[in-house]
Amino acid sequence: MTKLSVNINKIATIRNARGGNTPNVVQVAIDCERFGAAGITVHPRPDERHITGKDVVDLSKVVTTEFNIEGYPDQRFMEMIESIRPAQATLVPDPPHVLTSNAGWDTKEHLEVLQDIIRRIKSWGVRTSIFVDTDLQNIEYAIKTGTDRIELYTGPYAEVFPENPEQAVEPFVIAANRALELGLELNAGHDLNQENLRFFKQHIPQLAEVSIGHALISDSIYLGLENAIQRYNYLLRD
Ligand SMILES: CC(=O)[C@@H](O)[C@H](O)COP(=O)(O)O
Ligand SMILES: NCC(=O)COP(=O)(O)O
Repeated sequence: MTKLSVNINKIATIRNARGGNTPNVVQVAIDCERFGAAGITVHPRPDERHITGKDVVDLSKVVTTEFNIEGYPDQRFMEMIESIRPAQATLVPDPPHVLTSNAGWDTKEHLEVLQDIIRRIKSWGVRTSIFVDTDLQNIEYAIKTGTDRIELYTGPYAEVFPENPEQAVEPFVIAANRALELGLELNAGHDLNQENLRFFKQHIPQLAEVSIGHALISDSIYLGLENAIQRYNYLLRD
């Protein structure tokens, strides 16, 4: 079964737009779980454009499914992970002011740094995942980092899918099969949506987790949050 982890960054984006506490990020997380989310994902960026450090602390007290914290493993992030000890930490090579995540790790170039960071995070009892693209060298070196999982960066898949679904998914199937051969567990995320998710799941049925935020929260404007989560869970059915 593939777990749906709802990324609630964009709930915090709306809240921050007016400076109050509406929508209430903590209550939305509680409701997402009640509606069927198997996890809550946040990406507390250094500029706090959406999820803040306080949100992370507040959410850690209420999330009862799997709490997944994403981010670049700088000192701030590592102190957060050590303090909160979420179910999973997902390492993303984002520069501080990037508009959104747009690349995976060069796991060969950053092997030693990732090995040390992953060793520390795992010593805190936290599962690790690292954000990677489908380049097979990155997959091969990912296992050398000691990470539990990789998260396939699906932005390129979403970009090509509308024109050519088979062409879009092919590199991901190859990369996923290699990762599984190496003993890595598979997550996936970025720009997955109602149109492209089922095809991806059908071609990579061994996915442990997908984290979806932007499209799901946008869909909830029309569908409602409960219907949106139920729709995405239906698309992930085995
Ligand atoms: C790592 C990734 O692809 C997303 O989880 C990321 O959290 C999106 O960040 P924004 O919500 O800031 O676009
Ligand atoms: N790791 C991907 C994620 O958490 C959500 O990405 P998106 O659905 O907001 O593009």
